[in-house]
Amino acid sequence: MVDTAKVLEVRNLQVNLRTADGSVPLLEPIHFELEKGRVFGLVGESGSGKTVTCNALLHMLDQRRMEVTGSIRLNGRELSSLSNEEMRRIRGKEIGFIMQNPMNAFTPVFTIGSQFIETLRTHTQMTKAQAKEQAITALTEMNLPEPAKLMKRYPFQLSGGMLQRVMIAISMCLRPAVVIADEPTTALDVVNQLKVLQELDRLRTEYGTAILLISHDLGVISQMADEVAVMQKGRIVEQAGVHQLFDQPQHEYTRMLLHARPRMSLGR
Ligand SMILES: Nc1ncnc2c1ncn2[C@@H]1O[C@H](COP(=O)(O)OP(=O)(O)OP(=O)(O)O)[C@@H](O)[C@H]1O
Repeated sequence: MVDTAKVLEVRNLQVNLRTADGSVPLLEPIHFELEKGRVFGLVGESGSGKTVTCNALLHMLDQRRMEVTGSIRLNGRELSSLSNEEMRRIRGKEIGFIMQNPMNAFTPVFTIGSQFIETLRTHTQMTKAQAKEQAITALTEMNLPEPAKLMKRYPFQLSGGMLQRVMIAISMCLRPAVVIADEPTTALDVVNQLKVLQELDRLRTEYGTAILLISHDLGVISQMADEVAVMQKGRIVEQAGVHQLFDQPQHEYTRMLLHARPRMSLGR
């Protein structure tokens, strides 16, 4: 049976952009919860605030330009007041992430292998040899060809989709309580989309990871998510269990999104 403990509780999360003419709201106060072993889907048109939400949760917004307020509790621990250094220890190990622009998550001047091994060693007691072995195993599981060679490559030598799969492989090794996946399949072909979704599902079922899944693909959301929130202009306009949301959408914007979905996407 799934333990439905709350892993991440987000309350009144709000983001304002500071401009010369004053403050512009990018995210109105939003609230949601992630539960152990469950997938929470976030949908909405481009520019609705999904990526800003992820980056606010991860403390990855530019603090000089963005003001973030509200409460983010990870297993009961308040994250919003943590220093950047403290958050660095939490990112990766306790909250894994797969970015929409994965190039930003890697340092360009170090190889994939050295960054993978360094990440594992920062968060665990592994020796270098153990970390290398784990990294190669995880890359193999992610369907990445010639993992040993891939470890010697630099981020710019990999496609966005490959880098996303490297990020999932890191999460497979560190088994964080929460994984934030921002459009994890957008850059992938159909075969690798399926592989990535299967691996995310494995994180959830095998390790009880709670997943925040952002996708514009309602087929992916309907297959993966337990609960779904619909965002429009920086607000959550509707939130419901996946079946209810797809079968009985309440908000006009949700109905419009469902109506607009391409017939080719995986239907329910
Ligand atoms: N660094 C930034 N500086 C200024 N405005 C920003 C910045 N990042 C995002 N925004 C603005 O915040 C709003 C929400 O953007 P966000 O990237 O979160 O949308 P999204 O829902 O993730 O869209 P997409 O599906 O295209 O990624 C947009 O109006 C965007 O222009």
